[in-house]
Amino acid sequence: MDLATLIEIGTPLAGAAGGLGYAKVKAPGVYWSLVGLPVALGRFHFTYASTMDVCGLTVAPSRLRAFMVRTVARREVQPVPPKIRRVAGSATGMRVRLRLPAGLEPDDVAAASNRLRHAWGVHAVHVAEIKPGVVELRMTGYDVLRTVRMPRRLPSGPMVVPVALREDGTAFARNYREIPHALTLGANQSGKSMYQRNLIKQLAKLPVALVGIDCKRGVEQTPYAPRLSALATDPEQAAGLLDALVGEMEARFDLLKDYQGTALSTLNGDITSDIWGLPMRVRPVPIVVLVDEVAELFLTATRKDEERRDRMVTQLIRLAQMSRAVGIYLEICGQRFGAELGKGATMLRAQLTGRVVHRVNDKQTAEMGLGDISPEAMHAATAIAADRPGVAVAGDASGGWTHIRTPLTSITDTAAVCRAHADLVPDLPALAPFRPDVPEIAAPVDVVPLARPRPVTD
Ligand SMILES: Nc1ncnc2c1ncn2[C@@H]1O[C@H](COP(=O)(O)OP(=O)(O)OP(=O)(O)O)[C@@H](O)[C@H]1O
Repeated sequence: MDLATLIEIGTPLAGAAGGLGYAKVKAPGVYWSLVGLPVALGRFHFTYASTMDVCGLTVAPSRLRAFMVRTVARREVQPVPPKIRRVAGSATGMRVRLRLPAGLEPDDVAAASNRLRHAWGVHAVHVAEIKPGVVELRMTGYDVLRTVRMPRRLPSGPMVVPVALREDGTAFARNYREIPHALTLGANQSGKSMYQRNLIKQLAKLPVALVGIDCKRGVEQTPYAPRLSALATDPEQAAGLLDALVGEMEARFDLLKDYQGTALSTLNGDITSDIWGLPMRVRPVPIVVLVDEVAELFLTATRKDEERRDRMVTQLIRLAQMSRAVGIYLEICGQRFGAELGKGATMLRAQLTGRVVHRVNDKQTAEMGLGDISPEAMHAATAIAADRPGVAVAGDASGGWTHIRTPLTSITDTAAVCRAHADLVPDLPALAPFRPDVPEIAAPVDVVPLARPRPVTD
């Protein structure tokens, strides 16, 4: 750490007793760990019972308890706050697990979260239900989305890809087996490509096939060509690629049917209706299809274009409806996704369960992405500031939503990861005609000096 940073940290340290005002600190994580966390822990422990009481998070004691307190302990009977199960500090905040007494529910605690944040002087308090009767207060000491640093412990599993940071300091991951298809929306310069870049960077390391559809002539996805099994850079190619994907999906269903037949006739092996139940040796590799700017795919100028567009929408709808079982997942990105894109567009949108909406310019776009999730989520998406690219509202069909922000990742870094994992590109004959050309990396050229050096003694 350089001297300037130490001074930046040291100055507010000197006045720490005055409060946790560290909006101007360069390294908020370090400041929080050194000052914020001990102060907040102290405040929490000393004021817990009274804070919960004034925030309306206590219940009257049971009659037995009231009797014992009055007669045995000879104390005044106090209302009962939730029992503290665990308190843990972290580099971004503090976590407190509470056992709720009868009469309180997680929504009561969530409704009081703003009051709790002010009482304990933390940046935010988020409430997560761990199991019935147990909630976790996830407090962040500072705005963790200002400079995104992914937590050290990341969610993992087959087809689980950590892609951004949630506002409560935990990692936001795309879990393709839980939410197979997703839609990412956002205005110009809102951070959609950064989101896809982070996804590709993580997916590139997994044993999956990556398929790109980038009708902006491939400017976003061509750098990742070494790791792509297929790439379409105009609507004509995209139409062919979608047909090939539907063919691949049908072949995989045939494979599943054959395996079911064998399992039924030999009573040897489990009967399964999705590829994850197949033994490793016969299981086809999962395919993630990444569509950048879906509107480009649907643009039409002539009648022939319209026919092609209708066919592509039909193929995408078929994939969205059925391909989950055979391990083909869709990740669609665009500025808008409404009925104006043509017949079938809203039907396709309804199949894309995962929703990530970056800054949008109008309420209608927010509604396209989050309207069927919650009105608050829609409002949150329209309120994202223009100077915060990469911040988005992520929701899913369960009605839950949260603010997220992707880590700043360069195309160069992502392309390097793709090159390093080029050996993971699986053999998929159906997609072979769409395999992008991978440019050879030229060896560094020796620079020939224009002027011949001459000895000074000449
Ligand atoms: N998470 C982030 N943190 C910091 N800066 C970001 C983040 N995400 C995006 N940006 C910056 O915002 C700008 C726009 O990002 P990006 O290209 O991803 O937006 P976009 O929505 O794809 O834009 P367009 O639709 O115009 O292609 C870029 O300069 C990028 O560096």
